[in-house]
Order: sequence, then structure tokens, then C-alpha cells
Amino acid sequence: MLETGQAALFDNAAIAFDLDGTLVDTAPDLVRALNAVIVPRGLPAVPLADVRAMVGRGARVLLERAHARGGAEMQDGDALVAEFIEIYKTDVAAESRAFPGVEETLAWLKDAGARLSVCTNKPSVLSDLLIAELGLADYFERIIGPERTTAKKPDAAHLRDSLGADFARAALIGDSAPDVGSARAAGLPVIVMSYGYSENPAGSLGADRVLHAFGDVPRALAEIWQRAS
Ligand SMILES: O=C(O)COP(=O)(O)O
Ligand SMILES: [Mg+2]
Repeated sequence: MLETGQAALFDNAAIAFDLDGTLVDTAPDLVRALNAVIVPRGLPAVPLADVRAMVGRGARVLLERAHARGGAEMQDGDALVAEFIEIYKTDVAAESRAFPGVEETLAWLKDAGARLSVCTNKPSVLSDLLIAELGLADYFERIIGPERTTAKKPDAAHLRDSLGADFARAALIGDSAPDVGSARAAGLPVIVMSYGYSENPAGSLGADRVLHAFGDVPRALAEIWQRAS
């Protein structure tokens, strides 16, 4: 997978991963739960293709965007977020799956000595459940949702809290502007997955690298870290 010597770069490296659109294709279950909340309130259902540009800044912003799309202003946001979480929670991994290459690559990174974490704006109750149901929990030292940090992505604090301390080198793998923002604010490298969920094209976000396949993450990280040293 890598050139001689590159594997050693992963020993005691801290790597944080975004969840929705980076590790897991959650759009089908997200859109089902979203529509179950908004359609009874007279808003138009959001099609699967559209939800991908609406995810990335948490459950409240997703609901706000669905309202804006229907020409309405969101009222009683707290209740809607709570209802969305309740509905989504009941079948969080009905259709959601890890993207191709995710499991093999996480296993390789962990074997190489990297310390892996999840840095997500998805509410913690949902991210914990999703990761457990997909059998991915053992790969991660910690899962940091928005309630487990002082300020969520794009703030640097979210990424720092995810990475932990005393690492040799670090990076974030994500899919959208909040990911690039938090990495830049923390002064750390960031890779964006082109297949993910983003309002703007992956190539316009200002990441160090844009990748189309998760299996390419180790080689790209090695190149980024080598260049920086
Ligand atoms: O649920 C969201 O809006 C975002 O989740 P993510 O940070 O894992 O992409
Ligand atoms: Mg994402």
C-alpha cells in the first residue's frame, strides 16, 4: 500500500474522521427521518439527492435548511430537533453503510499504530449508536459529537478534543467546509473525500488533498506528512 518507511509515519499519529459522508453513507436514513418530521408539517419532502448538500452542520441546521427549501421559517426548533433524533434513533442504520474501503483502511491504520477518533457534528446519541450498529466502535479511541466539545466544527476545539494529546502527527479526514475550517483553525492537515456531503464542490474547499476512494487515505497522509517534515 505504501512505500518503504512510510508505514512508520502512522505510529502514534492521531487521525480524526468526520462521520456523515466520510465514513458512512447515512443519507438514506437521514432523509427518511427528516421527511418524517417535516412532511406532516406541510413542508415538501427532501429528495435523497438534495440532502447531501444539506448535511454537515448538525441536526438543527439540517431542519432549518429543509424549512428554507420549502419557503418556511422554522418554529420551535428544540422540539423539532428532539423529534428528529427520536425518529432517526429507532432505525439509524437501516440503510446506512460504511463507504467502500473504510473498514479495511481503519484496520490498517490502527495496526500501523495510529490513534483514531471520530469528530462529528452529528448529535452524539446518534453517532454512538450508528457506529456501534455498524460494528466500527472498536476502531476509535473516542467519538466526539457536538455536545462533547466546547465549540463544534468549524471550531478548532472540536478537532483538538477529538485528537487527544501527545501524538506525533495529526490530520482530519472529512467531506465539507466545517471540516476544512476546523483543521485550518487548528493548523492541521485535512483531506476531503469527493463522494461526501457538501454544499460546495470538494475541490473548492481548500483541503490539502481531495480523494475519491477511502483506501487512498494512508498514501495521501504519508505524502502530506513527509512534505511537512
Ligand atoms: O450530521 C451532520 O450534520 C454532520 O455530521 P458530520 O460532521 O459527521 O458530517
Ligand atoms: Mg460530513
